[in-house]
Amino acid sequence: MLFILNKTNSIANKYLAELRDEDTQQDRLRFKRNQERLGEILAYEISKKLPYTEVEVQTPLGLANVNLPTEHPVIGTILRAGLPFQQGFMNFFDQSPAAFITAYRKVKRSGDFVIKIDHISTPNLDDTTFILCDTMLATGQSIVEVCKELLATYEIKTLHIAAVIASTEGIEHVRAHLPKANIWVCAVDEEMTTKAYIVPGLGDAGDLAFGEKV
Ligand SMILES: O=P(O)(O)OC[C@H]1O[C@H](OP(=O)(O)OP(=O)(O)O)[C@H](O)[C@@H]1O
Ligand SMILES: O=c1cc[nH]c(=O)[nH]1
Repeated sequence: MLFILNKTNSIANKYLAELRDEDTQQDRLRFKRNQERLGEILAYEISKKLPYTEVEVQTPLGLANVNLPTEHPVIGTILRAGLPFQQGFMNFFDQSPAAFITAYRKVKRSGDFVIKIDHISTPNLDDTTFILCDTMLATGQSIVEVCKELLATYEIKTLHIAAVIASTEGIEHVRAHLPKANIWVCAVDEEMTTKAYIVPGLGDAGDLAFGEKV
């Protein structure tokens, strides 16, 4: 399934507009906080798909029946751009374990690139609901390579992929290689530059949040 947040008008459009705006995005605090807010909103949407069970809660005046999720999804991200977005998920799934993956684009002489995974730090993902969140889903190669690596080791029960901005091509790439994954994005853009940056996108998410890499 593919869920696109901005298909429905909501206050989330404002956070997304500020992320894209070349002036507003210079405020690093707001840039990170807006990603966090969108992470919170997508976490809320994904929470509707978790399994629930009815429990009784003792209030000072009696018993209340509430449906509670029966599990804490594991929240993973790819360093470093995805960190603020992941924080949003962690704010809502406040008891969830987290996974961190270091991956980068290794550019070849031809200009093409391959994804190199340096390090994976994760709890056991067997029989879990795993949410992999990354701010940008451009070619989709980072997400696909990371998921392939994790799926080779763990029997993940349910896989969710979440991004702030995705390209049409990136979504197709994820669908082709991870057909069972549920995809949750805030917006989909049609184009990419020759260096695989999303257009109009928002620019370089990692640099805007954390500063230019040397
Ligand atoms: O879909 P893809 O084409 O694989 O590209 C997406 C990747 O690009 C961004 O990271 P970036 O390369 O900007 O690195 P950074 O997080 O270290 O800044 C983003 O956070 C993804 O990890
Ligand atoms: O548009 C893009 C693509 C990859 N990484 C980014 O930060 N932005």
